[in-house]
Amino acid sequence: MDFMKPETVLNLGNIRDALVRMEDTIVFNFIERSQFYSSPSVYEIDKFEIPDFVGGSFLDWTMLQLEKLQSQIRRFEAPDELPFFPKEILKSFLPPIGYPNVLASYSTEINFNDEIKKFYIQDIVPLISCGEGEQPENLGSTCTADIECLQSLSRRIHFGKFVAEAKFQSEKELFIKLIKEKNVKGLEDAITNSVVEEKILQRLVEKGKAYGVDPSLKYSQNPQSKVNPEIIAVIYKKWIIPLTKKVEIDYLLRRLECE
Ligand SMILES: O=C(O)C(=O)C[C@]1(C(=O)O)C=C[C@@H](O)C=C1
Repeated sequence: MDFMKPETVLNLGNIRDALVRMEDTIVFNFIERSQFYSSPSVYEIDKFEIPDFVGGSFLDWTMLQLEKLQSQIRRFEAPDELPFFPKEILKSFLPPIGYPNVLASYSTEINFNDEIKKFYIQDIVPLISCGEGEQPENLGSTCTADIECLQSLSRRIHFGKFVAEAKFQSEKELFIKLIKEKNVKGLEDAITNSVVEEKILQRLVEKGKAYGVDPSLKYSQNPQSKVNPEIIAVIYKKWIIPLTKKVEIDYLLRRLECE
């Protein structure tokens, strides 16, 4: 899909292809993170004395520095990128790109990054790290791997806005009715496609098996997956897909503000 060409962005087939492609990024990022221990000191608030920074973790500080840099090279101008620190990002010295608007004007206000960070630290890190405990020499590498995971999760989950807009456009009458009724359950049913979800989960197990092993050992007796493929599917089933749907529903509930 090409964000300069709105007609390619709101095509549900293109959106789903992009979501499939993002699975690869997420699986590889989990595999990268799985080299390291859980490293709780990365996430502990005020664990380190950081100049001019209180009330956050080492991960928060690193993410903030990175977002300040990335905002200056226009990362967050892209309609599919959303910062974890929206109030602190900087203006770019580069000329604005001027992407055409395909989403409703309030779309950047729908930001689940705090929630994503919370479930990532609480639930995902224990599932994908190679063991429990600290590894002080790898503090920076662990945190860098975390940021890659978080940014890819954020992009995937907030892609729900494009899915929602595409679905709204293709079945306006139904969605306008449900939105007017504030019918959250009806909206959830309307956006759910269980066949697509099931396919995603099956594909993830295959991807986890294929990407997580040394290919030269693939046909030997006991290739070790770096991240348990079933766990990747569980993470999608329990957190990634439900949060994507939450983004879709929140986006749709406000959609008539712009009609
Ligand atoms: O592909 C869709 O139609 C989506 O809404 C995306 C998604 C997902 O998160 O992958 C979410 C809800 C649907 O049940 C199926 C898949």
